[in-house]
Amino acid sequence: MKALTELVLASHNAGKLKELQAMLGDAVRVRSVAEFSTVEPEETGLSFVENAILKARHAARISGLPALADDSGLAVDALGGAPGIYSARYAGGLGDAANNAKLLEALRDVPDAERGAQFVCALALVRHADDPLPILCEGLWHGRILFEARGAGGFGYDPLFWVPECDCASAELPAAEKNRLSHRARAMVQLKQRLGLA
Ligand SMILES: O=c1nc[nH]c2c1ncn2[C@H]1C[C@H](O)[C@@H](COP(=O)(O)OP(=O)(O)OP(=O)(O)O)O1
Ligand SMILES: [Mg+2]
Repeated sequence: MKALTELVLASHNAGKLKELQAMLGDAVRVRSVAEFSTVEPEETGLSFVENAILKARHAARISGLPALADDSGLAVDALGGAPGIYSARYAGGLGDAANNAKLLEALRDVPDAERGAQFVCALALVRHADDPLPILCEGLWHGRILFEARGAGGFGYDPLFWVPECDCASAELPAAEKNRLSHRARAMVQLKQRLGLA
């Protein structure tokens, strides 16, 4: 594929945008989808990959540029993989604090050994809105759900996600450390390889 010099990041999540930008470095010029529209596409897919493709196509369509989207979420073992693709909407679209409170309540009686979970990230890059061959990369990050929030970094479910390899919550990690270990980091390593940016 033609060398990529500029792309639109198809996300309205400030935390995610910051991480994706840091991981991409200055190899490509990054534009925000908010420059073109504040209307978010409905995430109607049944998988992370489908939603990532849908968001990337939407951004490519309104910007006329190649677009990279991230669809991600938290899959909790004791909840059969919920909230999964519905992570952002888990508490009815009321935001991170409400989502975290609902998750703690759902797991109130679940013992530590059964609180396994994974963050999932699907990245989709389309060269144009109707690209028949999107570049797709996925990453997982295994951890556990804490009994109470810890740390002030990151975003979303980070204060509830225990990272065994660091012995701390994801929200307690320095940004650079999270960006080295996370589901998003793992997907991004693959994407950069595919794009010849690594
Ligand atoms: O590293 C993470 N640390 C903590 N929480 C995270 C992470 N990665 C995803 N998450 C959570 C946040 C949100 O509840 C859902 C993503 O939902 P997702 O639809 O992909 O993103 P979003 O609606 O916030 O922004 P957008 O769709 O515009 O990219 O998973
Ligand atoms: Mg979303």
